[in-house]
Amino acid sequence: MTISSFHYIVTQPEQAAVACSAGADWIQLRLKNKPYEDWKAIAQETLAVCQASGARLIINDNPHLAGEIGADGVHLGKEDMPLAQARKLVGSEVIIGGTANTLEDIVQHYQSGADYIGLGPYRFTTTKEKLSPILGLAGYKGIMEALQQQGISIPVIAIGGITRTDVPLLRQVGVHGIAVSSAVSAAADPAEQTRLFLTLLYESIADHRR
Ligand SMILES: Cc1ncc(COP(=O)(O)OP(=O)(O)O)c(N)n1
Ligand SMILES: Cc1ncsc1CCOP(=O)(O)O
Ligand SMILES: [Mg+2]
Repeated sequence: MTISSFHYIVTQPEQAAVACSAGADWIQLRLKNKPYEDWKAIAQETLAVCQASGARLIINDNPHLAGEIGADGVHLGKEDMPLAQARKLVGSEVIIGGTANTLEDIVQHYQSGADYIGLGPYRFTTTKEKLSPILGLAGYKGIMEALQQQGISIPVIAIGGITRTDVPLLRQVGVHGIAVSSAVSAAADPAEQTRLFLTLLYESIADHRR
């Protein structure tokens, strides 16, 4: 399966609708502290939005919910179900992403059958509490080089305070793509921001192949 280079993290189906209409093809629903039934209703609505435009929906934190509503995948961090256990639960067809802050985290997720890695944080952000140590560009560069040396090939998605100006440099050090929340959700025109991110990513991917 192809992992998108642009992951947009939302809390509401309306945000997904705007981004999908602007061309986004990968939405992650990230909700905290919601009763399961409320979470499920929002997830189902978001899934309908995604399916209407052919976008994938990834559910943050909860493999049971992803399986129950038939989402495309689940994203798991250190405080969520271990990736190998989630793989047994959801099967081989459901996409699983794993959070990493170090090379060791990536190797472990890779060996447990992750489909992609969310590596971060790139810089400080208020979107997430209890951030792991900030990696900065140098952190990504070192980890991407080490992965290449070890012959490990897995799509790495950079996350944490990412803005448009970061995209070319992150692509240059070898990340597959980026995940953003506030850069789009807090923008005056989220649809336009989405289009600008997508254009930048497509340009940098074309440059990479040249
Ligand atoms: C693409 C992507 N990468 C990392 C994360 C962070 O997941 P996690 O560490 O479980 O933290 P929360 O998002 O659950 O607060 C992510 N969601 N997506
Ligand atoms: C979920 C998550 N994990 C590490 S940073 C982060 C938040 C990303 O959101 P933003 O793009 O607004 O910084
Ligand atoms: Mg989590």
